Amino acid sequence: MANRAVPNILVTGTPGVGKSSISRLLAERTKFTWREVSKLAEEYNCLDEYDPEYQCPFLNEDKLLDIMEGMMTKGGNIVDYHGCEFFPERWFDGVFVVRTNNTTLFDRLTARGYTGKKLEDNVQCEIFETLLEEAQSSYKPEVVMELQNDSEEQLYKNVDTIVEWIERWKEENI
Ligand SMILES: Nc1ncnc2c1ncn2[C@@H]1O[C@H](COP(=O)(O)OP(=O)(O)OP(=O)(O)O)[C@@H](O)[C@H]1O
Repeated sequence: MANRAVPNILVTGTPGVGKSSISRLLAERTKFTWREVSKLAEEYNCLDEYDPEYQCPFLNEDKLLDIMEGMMTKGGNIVDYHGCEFFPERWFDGVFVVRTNNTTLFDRLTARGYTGKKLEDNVQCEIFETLLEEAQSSYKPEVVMELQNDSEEQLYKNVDTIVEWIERWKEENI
């Protein structure tokens, strides 16, 4: 078992499912540190040349992991990223896969200005449950949990669910 008094949490899922919305509210409630991996990658120059197919820069994963390692040791982190297989399994006590109904996700991504291949790829990623499968193949089944996040009501319920999970984790890991 990891040597930390508070857990580390991974919030993952397809772009647009609501990872940031959940992480922001959760950080306010728990005082855990919200680690937006895309922002960390930018801040610490972990982005390599541009990938024309996916219209985003390549992530230098090794460099990012080296930088994040020290942040993770004491626990109390909410890591927010649309990928999960390249993180060390030992970092996380709970992995929350955020899910959104396909049509709702389509509307959210369109509102964000996504079009064409980028829009299609992201909606397909959700339809094919790519991130759920990635989480299930990278972490033990008992730490992977799905959160349905279509409505505002569900958003607050999801935050409550994680807060309750953290409380239980603390009781069980004293
Ligand atoms: N439960 C919800 N109900 C209604 N709207 C939501 C909900 N969750 C998120 N949204 C909205 O959907 C959009 C995408 O949310 P958000 O940025 O949190 O997603 P994300 O998964 O962090 O995306 P990315 O991976 O691209 O950072 C935002 O406009 C947000 O306000």
